[in-house]
Amino acid sequence: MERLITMPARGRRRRPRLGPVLGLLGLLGMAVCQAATPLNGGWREVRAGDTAQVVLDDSRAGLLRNFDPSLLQRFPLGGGGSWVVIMPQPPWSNQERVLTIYPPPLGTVSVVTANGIQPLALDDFSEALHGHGRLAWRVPATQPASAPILLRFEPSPTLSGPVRFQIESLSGYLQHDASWLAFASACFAVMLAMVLMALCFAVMLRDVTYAWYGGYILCYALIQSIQTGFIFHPLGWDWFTGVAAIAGPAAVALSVAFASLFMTRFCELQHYAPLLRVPITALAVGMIQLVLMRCSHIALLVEVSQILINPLLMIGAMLLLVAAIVAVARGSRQAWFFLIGWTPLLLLTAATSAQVSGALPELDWLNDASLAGGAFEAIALSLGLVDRALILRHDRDIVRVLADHDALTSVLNRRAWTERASALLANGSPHPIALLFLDLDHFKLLNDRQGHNTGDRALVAVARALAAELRPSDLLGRYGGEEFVALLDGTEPQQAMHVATRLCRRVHRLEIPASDESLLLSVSIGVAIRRDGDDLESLVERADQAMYEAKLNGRNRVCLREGNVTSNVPPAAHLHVVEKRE
Ligand SMILES: Nc1nc2c(ncn2[C@@H]2O[C@H](COP(=O)(O)OP(=O)(O)OP(=O)(O)O)[C@@H](O)[C@H]2O)c(=O)[nH]1
Repeated sequence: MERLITMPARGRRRRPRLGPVLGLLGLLGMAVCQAATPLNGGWREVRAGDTAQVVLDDSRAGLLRNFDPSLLQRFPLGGGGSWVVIMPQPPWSNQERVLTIYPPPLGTVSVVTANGIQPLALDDFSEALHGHGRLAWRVPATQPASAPILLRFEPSPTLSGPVRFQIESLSGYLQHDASWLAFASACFAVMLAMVLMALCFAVMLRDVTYAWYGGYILCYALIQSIQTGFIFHPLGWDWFTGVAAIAGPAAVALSVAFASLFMTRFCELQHYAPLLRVPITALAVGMIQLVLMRCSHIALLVEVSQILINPLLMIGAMLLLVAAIVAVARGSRQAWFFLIGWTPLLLLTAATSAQVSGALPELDWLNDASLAGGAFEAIALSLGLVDRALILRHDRDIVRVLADHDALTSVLNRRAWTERASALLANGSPHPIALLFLDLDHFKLLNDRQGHNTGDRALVAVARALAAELRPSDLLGRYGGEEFVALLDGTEPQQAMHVATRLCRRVHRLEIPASDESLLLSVSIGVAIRRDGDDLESLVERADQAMYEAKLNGRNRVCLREGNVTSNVPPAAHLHVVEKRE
């Protein structure tokens, strides 16, 4: 964005205005190039016995310090404050004009005219025209366009920031004002939306990380709303007038405290930078204490808090930056999000601090950029929180899989199988359900002869074979050492015997490589069909008894237990009989 600004002695020139560039600044695209009156300026500190006439005479006599009103300039507010004379330069226009002071100073600026003194302040709620994000004074139509404007920056205990001046046509001013309002409203809307979302998450997920984040962004939004005057115009919170002097510094201190607490948890400093966790927590506690001291109304404590707050702020901001860099270097994914959100704000804070000492007078967009930076950081950290939630969900899914599955064979473990099988039986539908209880034959012998590793490989191979042979809907689990169970929903006894026979054959066909030979395995399977009044325990018990019958009758076979009678299937004589071990 470029704006036509006329420089005093050098005539008009176009000065590039980057504008508040990040993210939401597209809204400012509405601002169009506007012609502003070229200005010259002079200033000096207020002296005892000064009158408006004396200052204007000094100005005409060249006794004031000259400055360029289109660049940022700081005026001392100690003692009696400062006089500033703004001198419009030709070409003069008789249009309706507005003088603006940007960024708005936190104290009062009085406009001294022949008709009296008009104070301009962010928290002024009089009928006069109010600028948004700037102080504005409508130049009376009776005042000649070439007449100098005399301003007095009233004394104030707050640190004065640098300001620039502009005189533009009423229509141009209104256009800029509307653009700024749209831009600022969007930034605040983003920040407050993120705060609301975070607070909801904090309550619903009972995760205090979201609360610290919400507190931090809320404090930052409050700081910006006080500094830009948004809280007074357009919000119109006149009750805040008396509170702002305390609420502002308190919000600054609390924002650092919340940011510290948030980043400690968000970047998992306990894990990635445990040594830095202690000073950062101490910083958070110290900042909260400063707020309490500031609010105590005890002169000494208030003074000490005022002395300490700025150094602590700078130390704290750097500490958080260092901690985030360390966490990034040690592999914290979240610390990246913190760095991306925090660094621009830190740079902006450093640059605006430098402006207080006279540096970077051309960068008049830094204040708006700080507002946009807040919205940008809120979005960056929200994305980080979403990313963190995804990682936690992924970890939880892994833990659930690990908790439900047998570590060796990867089929359901006994607890998870029992839970799911009980749920299946409890749903009460009348269709038949078959339970297969499988026990590998002579497994102890295999272990003893070939070693446990071979035994383990055999168990894995058997589990895979069983899973491949069963339907995905069948519930397969490892019940004990070399025991497996399978619950077959909607399976008649005849079908269950067919499936069990297939499983028997499949296991017997498996070849397990051992040290000196290929092992052949076999399995004995007991089958039980769900009856009225059965629960999982009784069903398992019958299937287990049937499996023992199969063992007793020579192993490597299937037995069906119905009532108290077991259908023992003799080898080679029946369809259900599996081939015998060679
Ligand atoms: N390799 C290995 N062996 C296991 C595991 N869990 C249990 N076992 C072994 O499985 C064997 C089971 O032996 P038994 O209960 O006597 O049964 P068996 O030798 O198969 O004899 P029958 O069941 O009567 O045919 C024991 O030696 C256990 O140590 C395991 O995870 N890995």
